[in-house]
Amino acid sequence: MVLKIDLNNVFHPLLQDEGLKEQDISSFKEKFNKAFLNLREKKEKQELGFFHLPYFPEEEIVEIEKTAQEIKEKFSYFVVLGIGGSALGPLAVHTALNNLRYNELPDELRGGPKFYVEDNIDPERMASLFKVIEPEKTVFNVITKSGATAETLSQLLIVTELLKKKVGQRFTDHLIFTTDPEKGNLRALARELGVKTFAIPSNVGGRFSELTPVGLLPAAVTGIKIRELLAGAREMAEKCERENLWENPAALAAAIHVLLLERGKNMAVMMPYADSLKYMADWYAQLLGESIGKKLNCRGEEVYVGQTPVKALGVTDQHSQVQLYTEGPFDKLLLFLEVENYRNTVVIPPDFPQYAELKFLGGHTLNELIIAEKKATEFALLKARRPNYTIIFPEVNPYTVGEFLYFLEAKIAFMGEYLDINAFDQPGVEEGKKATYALLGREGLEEKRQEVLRVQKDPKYILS
Ligand SMILES: O=P(O)(O)OC[C@H]1O[C@H](O)[C@H](O)[C@@H](O)[C@@H]1O
Repeated sequence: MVLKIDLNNVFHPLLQDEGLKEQDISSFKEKFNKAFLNLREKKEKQELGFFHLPYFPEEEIVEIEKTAQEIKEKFSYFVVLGIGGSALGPLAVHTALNNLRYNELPDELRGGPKFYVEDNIDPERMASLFKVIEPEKTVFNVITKSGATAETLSQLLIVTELLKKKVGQRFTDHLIFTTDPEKGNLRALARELGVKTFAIPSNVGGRFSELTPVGLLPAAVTGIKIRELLAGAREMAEKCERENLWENPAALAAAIHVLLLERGKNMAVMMPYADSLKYMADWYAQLLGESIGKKLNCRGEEVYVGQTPVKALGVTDQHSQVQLYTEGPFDKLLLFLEVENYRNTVVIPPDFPQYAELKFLGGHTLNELIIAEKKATEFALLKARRPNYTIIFPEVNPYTVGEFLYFLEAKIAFMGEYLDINAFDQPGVEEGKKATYALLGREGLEEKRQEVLRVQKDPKYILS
C-alpha cells in the first residue's frame, strides 16, 4: 500500500493556459539533471543529512524504543517543549497516527501517556497546561536543534522550577533533551546536569528533522510504529533517486511548483480531506515557507522568491475558502490530500420516510460523502482552470506517513536547486529574534534595543 501522486489536474486540457503541457516538463530536463547531480553530491558529502534519515542507525532506534518503553511504564504525561521544526512534526505525526481524541481516551485504549506539544508561549496556554498535568508524573521532552531558542529555553526554566518544587533534586529524571550533538546551551546544560539527551544530526535542519529523535521519540512514546515510518520513508527515498524526471516524484512535483510559480502561482494551498492530516499542512507550511521564501539566490542576487503556503481542510474549507479558490485570482496551486480507506466507517441511515428530501444521502457512508466532495471540488476547480494535484493515501498509517514526509522534504530540496536558492537556511527570522533578545535586555544588544525603540508608534494610527 503505497502513496500515489495524481498529477492529472496539472496537465489537463480544461486548464487551458493556466496548466502545463508535457513539453514544459521535457524542456525542464536540463535543470533537473543539474539539480539531481548537485543534490547527489551534497548527499554524498554529508551536507544534507535528511537524505540519510530513512536509514537511521539500528542502535539509535533501539535506544529510542527502550526509552519510550521506560517512559510509558513510569509516567502519565509526556510534554514536548519546542517550536517550529521542533514541534510541528511531532504534532502532525501524532495527529495523523493516533486517535483524534487520544488524550480523552481511557488509559487502556491509549498507546502511551497523555501527550501535549507546547510550542507557543502564550501564558494562558502554559498556565492551563499546569492545570491538567501532574508534574511528578510528567516527562518534559525539551526539543531545540540550535539549543538556543528563547521560547523553548524559557519553558525549560519554568518547568524546572515547577519540578524542583514537586520532586526536588530528582527533577532531571523528568527531563529529556533533544538537541544538536555538540552545539548550543541545551547540550551544555545536558552535560552539566546529566540529563538524558538524544542528538539531532548536525547536518539536519529543524524543519527536516521529523525522522530523527525529534519525531521518533514522541511517536514511539505514544505507541506509533517508528520502524514503519522509516520503512515508508525508505521506499520514497528510493523513488526520489530515480534519474528520469517523469519517474522521480519529488523532482517532478518540484518542477511543477517552479514552472507554475514562474506563471504567477505564488500561493500553494495544502488541503487534506482528513482531520488526521490537518497538522501536516502546518508542518508543510514551515517547510515550504522557510525553505523557499528567500531574498537572495546562491549567487547573492536579489530574487525575492517564494510560494506562500496556505492551510485548508476538506470539507470544512469548502464552506469557507473554496469560493476564493474557484473565482478569485489565478495565483494558486492546490495540493489535495485524499484518503482511500479511512480507519472508521460511519453509515448514514437509509430509512427515514419523514425526511424524504434527504433520501439521496441515506444508505451512503460519511466515507463516500467525503470522497465524493473531494472529487467534486477537484472537478469544480479544474473547470475554473485552477491547477491542482492530489496525494492519495491508500490509508493513513505509519508507512504512508513516512513516505509522505520524505516526499515533501525531497520536493523542497529539488525546488531549492531549480530556483538556485539555499533551501536550508532562514536568515529572514534573525532580525526579529535579535530584536526580541534586545527588548528583554540581553547583554551586548543595547544598540539594537535603542534601534527598536526608535521606531516610534504614531498614536494617530492607533484607534480605540
Ligand atoms: O529547533 P530550534 O533550534 O529551537 O528552532 C526552532 C525554530 O526556530 C526558528 O525560528 C527557525 O526559523 C525555525 O526553522 C526553527 O525550526
